[in-house]
Order: sequence, then C-alpha cells, then structure tokens
Amino acid sequence: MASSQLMHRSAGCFALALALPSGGNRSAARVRCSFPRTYEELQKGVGLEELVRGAESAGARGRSKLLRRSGNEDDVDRRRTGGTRSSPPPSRNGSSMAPADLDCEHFSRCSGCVIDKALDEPRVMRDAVSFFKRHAVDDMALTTVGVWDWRCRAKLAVRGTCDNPLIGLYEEGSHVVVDIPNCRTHHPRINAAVELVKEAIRTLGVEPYNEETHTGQLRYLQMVVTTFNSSLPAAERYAEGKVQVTLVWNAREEKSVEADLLQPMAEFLWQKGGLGRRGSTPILHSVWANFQTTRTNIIFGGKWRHLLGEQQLWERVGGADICFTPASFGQANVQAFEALLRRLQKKVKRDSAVVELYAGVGIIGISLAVTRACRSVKCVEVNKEAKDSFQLSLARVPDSVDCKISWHCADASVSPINWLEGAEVVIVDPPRKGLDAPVIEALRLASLRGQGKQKSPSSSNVNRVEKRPWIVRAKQDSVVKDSASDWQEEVDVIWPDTLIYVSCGWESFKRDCAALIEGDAWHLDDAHAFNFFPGTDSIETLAVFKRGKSTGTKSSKKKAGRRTGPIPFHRKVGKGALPKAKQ
Ligand SMILES: C[S@@+](CC[C@H](N)C(=O)[O-])C[C@H]1O[C@@H](n2cnc3c(N)ncnc32)[C@H](O)[C@@H]1O
Repeated sequence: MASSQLMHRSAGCFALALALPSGGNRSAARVRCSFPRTYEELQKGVGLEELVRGAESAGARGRSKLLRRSGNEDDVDRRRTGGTRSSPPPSRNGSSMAPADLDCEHFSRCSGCVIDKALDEPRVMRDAVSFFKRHAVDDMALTTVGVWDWRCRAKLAVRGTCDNPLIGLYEEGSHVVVDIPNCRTHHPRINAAVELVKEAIRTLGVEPYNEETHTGQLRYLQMVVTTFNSSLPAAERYAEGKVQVTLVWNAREEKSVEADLLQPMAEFLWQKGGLGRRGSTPILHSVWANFQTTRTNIIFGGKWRHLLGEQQLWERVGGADICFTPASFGQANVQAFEALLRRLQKKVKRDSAVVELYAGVGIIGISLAVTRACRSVKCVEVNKEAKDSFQLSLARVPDSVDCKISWHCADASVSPINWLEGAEVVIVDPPRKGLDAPVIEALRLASLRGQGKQKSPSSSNVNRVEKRPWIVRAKQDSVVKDSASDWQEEVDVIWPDTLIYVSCGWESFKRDCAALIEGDAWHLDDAHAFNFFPGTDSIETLAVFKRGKSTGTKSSKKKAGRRTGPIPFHRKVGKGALPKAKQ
C-alpha cells in the first residue's frame, strides 16, 4: 500500500508523532480531563498483563460505573477509515463517566484522529450492536483499555528542512506533513524519541526528504515501543517502554555516499537516548536503518540494517514471549490486543488442534499453545519476514508445552481447504480488506464436510491450485516444533467446528459474515469489540462462529439473562475500571 495512504491515519489506523511528553501543560490537561485514575496509573506505569488482568475482573464485575484505562496496533492493513463526524455520539447508558475527549492540539490538521470527543464510544458501535443483535448475539460490548498514549507503533514522514524538520502525518488529502510533537495517542516515549531525531537532524544537518525533487536523506521513521523488561516490576513496564527507531534513508545501502550521515545520526541518537544517556534511563531500545530509493510512496525498501542497541525486540503478549523484527507486522495497541487475546483464549477448548490463517509472527497461535495446552497449532502467513520472528519466539516456548507448533509461509488463499483439514478450531485475522474469497469458500466447505454433507475432498474445485503437494510445500517453507509426546497423524478426518474471526475492518467483516452464515454453513455464537484505535471511528471485532445451524440453546440462555433497557455496548477495563465500592 502506498505510504501516502499510510500517512493519513484516518485512511486506516496509523501512527502519529512528536515531542516531549513530560510537559507540565499536558499532564495538567490530562488530570483535568476526566481520567484521573488513568493518569495516575500511567504516571506510576502499569504492566501490560497486570493491567489487562485487572481489566477483565472489572469487566466481569460490572460496567456501569467504570472509569477508564489506557490501551494498542498498526500496519498498513490495520488503518481504518474514519467515519462521518456528523452523527451524534451514542448514549452512555446512564453512566456518570466524564467524557473521554482527545484534547489534542493537532486534531484540526492531523489526519490521524477523526474523533476528538467520546473516544471510548466510537460511533461504529451503533451499527455493530444492531448487526450482531440481528444475528442473535445481543450482548455485544466494547472493551476500551485506554484512550491516550496507546500507540506503541508509529510510521512518520520526515519533511521540512534541516533547520525546521517536520515529523508527522500528512494532512488529509495532501502530502503536506503535519508536525505532531504532542500527539496524545502516541506512547510518550515515541514523542520523546521524535524530539531526539529532530535534535539530531538540526545538529548534524541531515536533509529531510523532498518528494518533488527526490532529494534529501531521511524519508520516514518507524518507532516501535517495547514494554518488555523483566528487570522492572510489572507495574512499571508500560511507562518505561523503550523505542526501536528505524531511519528510512534515501540511499541504496549504508556504504552509499548518500548515507554518510547515517552512522553519525545513529550514534547521536544512541548517545542522547540510548545507553550513552548520562544520568537518566535510556529511552531507546535500538537504532535500525532501512534503505528506500524509489520515487514511490512505499515507505520501506527491502534492505534493513541493525545499527545500535539490541537486535531483537521482545514483547510479552498473551502469556508468551514474542520477538519482532522491524519488518514484522505488530499491533499498535498492545494493551488492547492483550485484552483481546485473553478473551480469545477462553474460546478455545484445551487440547484442541488449531490452525491460524493470516498469522503474522504467530502471536495468537503461540499464545494458544502456551495457555490452552493445544494439541497442535499451525500458523499460516504469506510474509516471509515473519519467519525469523516466529522461530525466535518458538525457542522461548517452555519445554513443558506439549504441542506441535508450526509456521508456514504460504498464501492462505491458495488451496486453503488443506489447512483446515485436521483442525478443530480455525482462527482468521485478515487485513482490513477481509478474507480472500477462496478462504471463505473453503470455510464453508469445511463446515459442510464436518457436518457430513460433503464427502469427497477431491470433489472440490473451489480453490486455486498450488502445484506442489501441500505437504511438500508446508515442509519447505515451515518451521516446526514437535510435541514431546508422539505425534500421530489424524486417521479420521476432522474439520473445524469453531471459527474465530479477528477483524480490523468492520465493513469487510459484515460482508464475510454474511457469506459464512449463508445456508447455515456457520452461525454466530459470540462477539465482542475492542477499542484498538481511540480517535478513529473503528473497532477490532472478535467473533466466534460455530459450525452449522444454531440450535437456539445459547441464544435462549442469553435471552433468559438479558437485561432490559439500552444495550450496554461499552465496557472499560483496567484497575481504574473497578466499581469504587469494590476497590
Ligand atoms: C492483521 S495482520 C494479523 C497478524 C497477526 N495475527 C497479529 O495479530 O500479529 C494480517 C496478516 O495477514 C497476512 N496476510 C495477508 N494476506 C495474506 C494471505 N493471502 N495469506 C496469508 N497471510 C496473509 C499479512 O502479512 C499480515 O501479517
């Protein structure tokens, strides 16, 4: 996808940039602005798992008086479109909560956020609630882990001059970069790292890129925060996150003459923000370079170089240690993702055989292997860059985990039925455009086969044909960890009876859902939304489908327990979410 699209956050979900987070004004504004508990917790720093654990119990205990907490994703595919600003915010269901307003000085020009009021109630939830109600899921709710400081991944354009660098996102519909030093959605350490980059540009005379003349040196930045630090108490890890900075340089490689200032810049950053930082803790994790010389809007070139700091970036997600390279996809809102994973884990029966399509670095699969004692987990991902990350993460899966875990570099839309065979649970987490048509057809077919309505595997012609036998292909492009116990190939063919759909594209989800349930191939069993991108009118949806026609049993149960009054689609999580009486 073109970077021009990337750089407008409203055209997806994006990354903003800028300045020193510790300014007194900003802090004061935050205290005034409705989330005193969140503010205090952010100052103290609350660990990811601790935060979300507290959130879950709070969610279970009631939501009417919940306060809010802070929350994460990013990538080209994950950016969502901002919705209309004209519709009024949904009702707060009688809650006395103060509004979760953005209160950001950049809002009027920056394309990153499209909503600055009631960030905890994206308007799209109205549609989502009524959609799921029509499909017999009438307790659809939204989990908001926090509305500020949630973005742990940002891709930012560098423009302007070496005396006055501009670092941020494009203004909507243009290629004018809006400088966003005090972005309220960024993890504060991203803003601090951007400030350092500006200082380096001014001091060393680094030329920001000029699109028109295709001159200049520094084109983009990628900032990724890791909150993984086992030497700190869990409560301090989020606030103490460190930034992996990638400098996207307008040169073919580090030895090119155009890259003469690359190493000096990396050393400057490391001196001021890394281990060389005297008297204070480092804010940088590492410095990388990426080389991009094309005239296109594509942000990254194919060449990456590690320059300084730690090479591997780790995050603790869903109960597992996960490694990311700068080229891997990662969720920007790590706290909200953690909340989603915890809910997802509960939807998978222990000892299941799981296949995950669109798996990225395999976070969901590894997390299930570790927390649900799965019999097997197969991850399928098209981006080969994710393989190294998966391998490193796999090496940290404890030996006690008795699960056959594998990762396969493959296009899920090619012969997808082969991946579904032998799995009880299938998880899909596609890009914003939704599922590929062959995957939908294969999911429908797998359901029919599971119901005994379609017998012959060879009779299907719904898939594009991959010439290599799938088993050969899987072996060639795979990483596999066998279980400690003997692995036995399934003799009786099993087909998934549970389909878990993680969606970052609401419109494509609705379309895919209609295709999946058509003719009672699947029915919706459960759905929940997560506020992954506060400031945008978008949600991340976790939907659980069961095979075949609904028996009505679950729906009747839900009806029996249904509350009267407006549908409470909003749920806040985190310690701050506990009803006062119970704290
Ligand atoms: C929304 S991301 C989810 C990744 C992962 N589940 C996570 O949360 O980190 C979608 C992933 O699907 C991958 N993808 C896109 N098209 C694909 C295809 N046809 N086959 C397999 N993977 C695909 C992308 O490379 C990306 O890693």
